Amino acid sequence: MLLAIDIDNKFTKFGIFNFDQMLDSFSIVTDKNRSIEETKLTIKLILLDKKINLSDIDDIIISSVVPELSIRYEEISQKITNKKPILISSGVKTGLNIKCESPKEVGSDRIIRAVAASKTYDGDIIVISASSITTVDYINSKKEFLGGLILPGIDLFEDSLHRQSAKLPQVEIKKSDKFLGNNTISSIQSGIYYGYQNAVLGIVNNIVDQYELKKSNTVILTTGVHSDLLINSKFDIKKDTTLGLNGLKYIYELNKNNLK
Ligand SMILES: Nc1ncnc2c1ncn2[C@@H]1O[C@H](COP(=O)(O)OP(=O)(O)O)[C@@H](O)[C@H]1O
Ligand SMILES: CC(C)(COP(=O)(O)O)[C@@H](O)C(=O)NCCC(=O)O
Repeated sequence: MLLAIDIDNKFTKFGIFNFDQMLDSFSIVTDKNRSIEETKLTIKLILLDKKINLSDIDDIIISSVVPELSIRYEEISQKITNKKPILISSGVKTGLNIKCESPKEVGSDRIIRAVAASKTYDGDIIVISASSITTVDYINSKKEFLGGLILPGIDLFEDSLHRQSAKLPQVEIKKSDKFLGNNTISSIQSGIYYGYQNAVLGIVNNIVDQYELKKSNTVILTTGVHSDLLINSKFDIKKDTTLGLNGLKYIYELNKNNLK
């Protein structure tokens, strides 16, 4: 079996694949303070709960945007499979042409999502990751990753208001029914919800306009905890929470023969 690990800033996602099928997935909070043994035990216990033994794992592939954790997870992988894992880095084949000034600088989480998206869909693709840090990337019909935008997620909007003011409380992030708030809490909730949604959908709109994308030939995908806040009648946005893990699976297929 293959264990795919997607280490992002807030959550680390795991997917267990048996050939092409994802058998199960789970996530843990990304925590730089956890030791190697603790992390390995956590993975072992969660897998056992899913009736999977660590010894069933033959190969591991990792994407990490947290450099301190890459080394630790490489070590954990070596302990589990007795071989080096595939770590998404510049020498790894992705099947995607990354048209950026310095391709190795692009977050591997953005790459794996783009790989899954372009493997699943033809035409022009916009991939949104609606996490604490939000990214919007554009992949054209020639499978070229043309770059994207990085902006604060809705929880950073919310947190910055609270931190930078004396009187603004922390609020629950949720869809607002009313546009104009009539008290402090509902005003903040409306501000961050409509502000975030308009920012992201505005960016999508700008990409569509600038690259003259046709609706019939364009797929817009979203992943990440805040995806539901973006579902709106203006665009047909498809939610796909498995993009990152599936991207890792595709990249594994392209690179598995190079495993030592
Ligand atoms: N409290 C939690 N503990 C563990 N996993 C969570 C929790 N909340 C959400 N997740 C998982 O994390 C995924 C979302 O992560 P994402 O928004 O991509 O985060 P990141 O900021 O790390 O990119 C969710 O789809 C869910 O599976
Ligand atoms: C933009 C990101 C912080 C998003 O991280 P995430 O929210 O998925 O944890 C990550 O992709 C990253 O560290 N990128 C490096 C810079 C770049 O992509 O150009």
